[in-house]
This record gives sequence, C-alpha cells and structure tokens, in this order.
Amino acid sequence: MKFAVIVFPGSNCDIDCYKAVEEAIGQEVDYVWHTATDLSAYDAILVPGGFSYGDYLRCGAIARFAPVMAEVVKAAEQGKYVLGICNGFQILTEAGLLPGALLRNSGLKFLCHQAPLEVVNNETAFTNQYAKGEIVNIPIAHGEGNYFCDEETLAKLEANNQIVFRYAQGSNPNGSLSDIAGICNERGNVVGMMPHPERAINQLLGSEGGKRMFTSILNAWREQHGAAVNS
Ligand SMILES: NC(=O)CC[C@H](N)C(=O)O
Repeated sequence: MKFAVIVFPGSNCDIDCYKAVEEAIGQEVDYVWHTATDLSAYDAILVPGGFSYGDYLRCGAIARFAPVMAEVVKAAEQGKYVLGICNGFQILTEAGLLPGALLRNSGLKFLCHQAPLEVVNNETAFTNQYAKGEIVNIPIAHGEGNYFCDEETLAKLEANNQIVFRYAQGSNPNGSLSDIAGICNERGNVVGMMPHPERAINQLLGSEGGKRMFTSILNAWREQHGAAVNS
C-alpha cells in the first residue's frame, strides 16, 4: 500500500505523518509537493497539519486552491482514503470534501494538550481497529478547531453516522458543535479531524492512541484488495 503526504509551504506535521506511516504500519510513503498534478500512484492521501501558506486568511482557504487539491478531490471521488489532520481537516472543509467549517477556538487561544476522544463510529476505514465508544488519548494543537455547521448538516451527519470522534467526558476544548472532533464524508472514505493521531503512535510520545488509525487504513485496504488481513 502506498501513501502520499501532501506538503504545502507552512505544513509542519508532514514529517510526523511520514514517520507514523513508516513506524506504525511499515508501508511505502512519499512526500508530495503542493504543485503536484498526479496522485494516481497512491492508495491513501494524508493532508497534514500546520499553517499552510501561513494561514493568513481563514485556515485552509488558500491551500484549497493549490494544484494538488484537484487531485485530492479526484482521489476522494475514486474512493481512495483521504485523511485530513488539523490544518488538513480545515483544508478539506474549504475544498468542499467535508461539510462545515472550523472557527476560532471559543477561548480565542491556541490549545496544545492531550485530548480524550470517544470513538463514535468504528466502521470507517480509519477506525475499524477501535471499539465503538472507546476513549483514546490523542493530542490537539490548534487555534481554529471549533467545528461548526448548520442544523440541517448536523442532523445529516448524525443520521449518516458521519461523526467519527467526539471530545469525551465533557472535555470539549474549543466550543466545537456537538463536541465534534472528527467527521467523515457520506461515503466514509474521507475523514477530517482536529486531533493529531500521527503524534500518538508510541507511548514515548505520551500516547499510542492514534496508532490504530494507521493499522485501520491498512486493514481496510487489504480487505478491499482481498489480501489476508494480518499479512
Ligand atoms: N496544528 C495545526 O494544524 C494548526 C492548524 C491551524 N493553523 C490552527 O491553528 O488551527
């Protein structure tokens, strides 16, 4: 299985994502610069965190016009796995691949700490190795992680089981609507989340709560391609 980690000017979690793929699942992974116009070689696309183009406008609002984004949209339409983490989540909402928007944190401060998350949907390609309702610790690091959408969109997200993670145990750090920490598209092959699973793949980093997101993706890909699950 082959992963692409998209790199924008200002990305700062690209190396963490690359290392997480190597360390957690030992699969092939390339950095792909924002000017790239072909992602056909890849099975999964990671859109990492950071401050793309400085985030001088709304976070992700410039990045979504990068040449590579047309390819990310194409990959999503083809059913490939697309995971947007933090700034990556913001970029995917700006690109229209996921509904809603990320607003300034309600406390107006950049927040950087471990966050307990509830796995709400464990049926996605990104969460199949977790139990439903399981609480995992995955760190957050953002200034604009306050998820918002209109009532109709929220009702749709709930009805289609598109809420993947919620901030658990009354811990909502940023004012996010319905405690939402991560969502998927209707088809389930695109996930966006504010917490950083790539920073939680080894106890040495403070938590390995994010590691199974990577094993989940590999597991889903192998099932889709008829390979034995743990081979
Ligand atoms: N770690 C990140 O990706 C940060 C995303 C964005 N720049 C924010 O502060 O919300």
